Order: sequence, then C-alpha cells, then structure tokens
Amino acid sequence: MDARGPLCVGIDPHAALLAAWGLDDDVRGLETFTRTVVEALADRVAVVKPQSAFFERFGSRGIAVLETAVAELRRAGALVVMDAKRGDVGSTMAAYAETYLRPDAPLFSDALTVSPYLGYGSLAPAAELARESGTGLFVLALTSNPEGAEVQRAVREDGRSVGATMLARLAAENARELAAGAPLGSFGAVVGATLGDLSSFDLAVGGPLLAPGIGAQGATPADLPAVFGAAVRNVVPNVSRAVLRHGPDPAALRAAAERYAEEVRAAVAG
Ligand SMILES: O=C(O)c1cc(=O)[nH]c(=O)n1[C@@H]1O[C@H](COP(=O)(O)O)[C@@H](O)[C@H]1O
Repeated sequence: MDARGPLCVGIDPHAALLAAWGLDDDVRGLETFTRTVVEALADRVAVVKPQSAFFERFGSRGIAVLETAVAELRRAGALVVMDAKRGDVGSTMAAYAETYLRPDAPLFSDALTVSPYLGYGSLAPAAELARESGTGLFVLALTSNPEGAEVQRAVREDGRSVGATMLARLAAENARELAAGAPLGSFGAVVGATLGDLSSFDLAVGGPLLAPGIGAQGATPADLPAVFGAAVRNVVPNVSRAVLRHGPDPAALRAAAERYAEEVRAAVAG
C-alpha cells in the first residue's frame, strides 16, 4: 500500500455493469470485463478483491475466469483478497480454507473473507492454514449493510456486543505475530465505512481493517477518519462499483482508482 496507494478495488461484475460496458450477461462478457479490469489495474493497485458470487453465477466456466484473474493479479504484484465470505462448521471450514489458502489450489489467494457467525472458533482451521501458507483472513465484524446490526450489535450475557467480541478475538489472533515484531498481523476485520462513529468499539485488532462501503453504498474517503479514529492508519478501503462504472476504457478505470487512492491518502494524512 505504501508503494501502490491505499486502496482495494473490487471486481464485482454485476449484470448491470456488464450491460453498461456494452457486454452480454454471459461468460464471454464476464471474461472480457474481468480481463479489462485486471489489465488496467493489476500492476498499480495494492489490493484487488474479486467477489466470487459474480463468477459462481456462471458455473464452472465463471470459476475458470476467476482462476485466471487471481493468478494474473498475483503475478502482477497485486494482493488478492478473495471475497467468498465463507463460514461453516469447523470440519467443512477446513475444506473451504483449502480451496483458497492452500498454495497449490487453483484459486489460491492472499486472503479470504470469512464469516464468524457460526462462532469465531469455527474459523480455526482457516486460521491455522493461513498461518501455514502465509496468507490471511478478513473476518466480518461490523458489516456495511444496515441489516448487520441485528446480529453484530446484539449484546451478549457479558455485556459486550457480538461485533465487539469478534474484534477482541481478532486482536488475540494477531497477538502472536505482533509479539514477534510484525507491524500488523494476518487476521483482519471487515468494518464498513458506512457505519458512522465507531468510537464505542476497540478497532485496534492488530491487523488490517477492510472497509467496504465507499462509493455506491454512500461513504466517502473523507468519512474514514471520523469512522475509524486512530485505527484509520490500518484501513484498507474497498471501492467496487464506483471505480468499475468508469470502464470499459482502461485509462478511465486507472484514473478513477488513482483518484480514490489520492482521496484516501489525503483523508488519512489530514
Ligand atoms: O466483505 C466484503 O467485502 C463486504 C463486507 C461488507 O460489510 N460490505 C460489503 O459491501 N462487502 C463487499 O464489498 C463490495 C462493495 O461493493 P461496492 O458497494 O460496489 O463498492 C461488495 O463486493 C460486497 O460484497
């Protein structure tokens, strides 16, 4: 992020975006869309987050497009966060983890989004494999959507909210790496940029904070300091549609990503 700018661009090939780019809503359209984004951004954006659902929707041929994109992004030096939001009972979670975090897997990525809402402990096999393979997890803590509150802000018997508990679990997960001198641990939290003042939460999880919600969901880079406070230094803001809508011209995609990275840099510095 120091070298390339503080931004994660999402690859979310919505049917509406394919149409806006003059592409058909089929595998060929998906392939052209994805290749265009990868070629425009892979050598300059720090982090890219493909949203698996938009590829899964086309079955095995959609997944093949995703596999190619992940490999090319990584080859060009971008970090890939696979947004598949996996979460299941521990034994099944191990298989999900192998799908994305085992180095010889076709979809091997630098990190995976996971849901802890079957219990944080259910993620243990994924955390273990991430440690082994030098990859990371982004754990949904406080999501950007308004519906998330009914689960994440629910208060437990110990008086702490569920979301706060997930943040505390992440801090414990990262403690070992921090003690060994790492600047940040490999276990990040997903915290929406749309959520307003989060000062009642301890966001010092010792890992990166993936912050979706900028652009199409209404948040702006200028909101980041007020939302994240001192933790803003560790924020990786994600923008998907608000960059992608500038395609298919690669120069326009690059310019949009650069503008967002610049706005984030200014907001964080300011
Ligand atoms: O895990 C995520 O990335 C995620 C978590 C969350 O709380 N909210 C959220 O919008 N996302 C994802 O971030 C992206 C946001 O896309 P845009 O709203 O188009 O910028 C989508 O891929 C969402 O699935």
